Amino acid sequence: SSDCSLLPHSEFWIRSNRIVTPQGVIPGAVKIKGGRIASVISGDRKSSEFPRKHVVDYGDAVVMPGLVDVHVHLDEPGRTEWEGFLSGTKAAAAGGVTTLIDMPLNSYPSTVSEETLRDKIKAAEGKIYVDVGFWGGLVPENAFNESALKSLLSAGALGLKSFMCPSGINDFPMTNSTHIKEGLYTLASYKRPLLVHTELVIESESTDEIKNDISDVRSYSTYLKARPTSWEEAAIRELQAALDETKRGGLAEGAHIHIVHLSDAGTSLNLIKDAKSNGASVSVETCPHYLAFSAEEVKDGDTRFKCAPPIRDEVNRQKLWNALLEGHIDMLSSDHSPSIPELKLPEEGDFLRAWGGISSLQFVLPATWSSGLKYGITLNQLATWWCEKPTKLIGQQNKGTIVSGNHADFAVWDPNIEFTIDDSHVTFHKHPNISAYMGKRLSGKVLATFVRGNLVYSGGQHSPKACGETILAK
Ligand SMILES: NC(=O)N[C@H]1NC(=O)NC1=O
Ligand SMILES: [Zn+2]
Ligand SMILES: [Zn+2]
Repeated sequence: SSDCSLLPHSEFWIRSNRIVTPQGVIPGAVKIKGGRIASVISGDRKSSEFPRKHVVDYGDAVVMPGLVDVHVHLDEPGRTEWEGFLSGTKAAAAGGVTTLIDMPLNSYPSTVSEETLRDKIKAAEGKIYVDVGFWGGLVPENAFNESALKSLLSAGALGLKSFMCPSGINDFPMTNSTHIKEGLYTLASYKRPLLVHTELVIESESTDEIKNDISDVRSYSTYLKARPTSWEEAAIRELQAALDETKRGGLAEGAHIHIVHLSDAGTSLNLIKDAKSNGASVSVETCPHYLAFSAEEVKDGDTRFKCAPPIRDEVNRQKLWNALLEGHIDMLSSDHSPSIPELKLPEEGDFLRAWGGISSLQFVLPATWSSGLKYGITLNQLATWWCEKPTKLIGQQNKGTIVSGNHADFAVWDPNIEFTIDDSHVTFHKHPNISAYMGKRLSGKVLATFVRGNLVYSGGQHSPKACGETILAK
């Protein structure tokens, strides 16, 4: 329906001097027909060479593949006061994100069965401005129930996600390595990934110390001590062992592990590098908040910055950037993990008890760009981390690059426009005041977003109707 788009045409051209294609950034035009890219032509053509009413000329603005965010908590059904499909996908569209994959936890119920996946799909109906896929959950309750896992995957879950530490949500319990091995066997036969939150709780002197001394709960260094890098390290070692064991049995050929939100650029990263160079099927993401912020800048009591694993020191932040630039970290994701403001305990500022999670969905493109400028990142690198690699992870063929035949999903943005995220900034996700990005000055403004040829966002407005589609694995 025409209400799906702010443009009246279904066949038209987009022109720009900076189109990000796999062959590089080119001046040219993209022809869109029936929601797909019909052709990409390079060359410095003027708008006047096209029938005027059918060309949208973005001049020097960047036309990039729409971002594919593989790690988002939209919290619907069950916790729409935290976020929800409507506000969450409006924010995604306003941020140039054209595809997002919803996590199985923080909604109620969690997505851990065929039935709960169907609830999700139903809840999303008519409320999504961008395309939305779903990860299922691997939890102790379903890990040994092969037929339950199979029906969850057959119903379209793109893969499974599990936690090696408490998730913060009681109805999404953690898995041990036996559960993980069981999950890997089933996933391997579907050729779908297991996503893992890699922190393993190690009771140590420092945790005892913190338990005995809770006077300093407002200090960020207390939180850092409570969740040391050794937790990430231990989890990755255990995961590696589980993967090796399934491989030895020959039962999980084709199993793939994706490590979510790596924060430690030290030993944990080295373990991943080693595993990769030994041929393990492993990928890893980090998030803009680990690249944009460092522990040193977190003020006492400012729990907006609390997330797990924690944002670590400035040296670590720079090492994460290097790992990304060198290709050791494969991709980026938001880990948009909102809550109601009260759970952030803004009055107490208690880092140990506050909700762990950072809201960022609308800001990931400018956040990555602004922070990456000092490292000389290119538009093609952005497209690799935010579009191409995530599309591979979710097993989709028709997204992630500006190539004929693919979905016409684009983020149109101006890298030079600066803005401050403050009360006057229009933020579409709920509770923007608890985002760590509040007050931050960023460059890179999203001007327009297309999803399958529909102009779903332009200049602050959304299309009248929410016409995003659900993405189900086949
Ligand atoms: N439950 C949940 O969303 N937890 C997320 N929040 C966070 O900061 N890290 C997570 O894994
Ligand atoms: Zn996590
Ligand atoms: Zn998460």
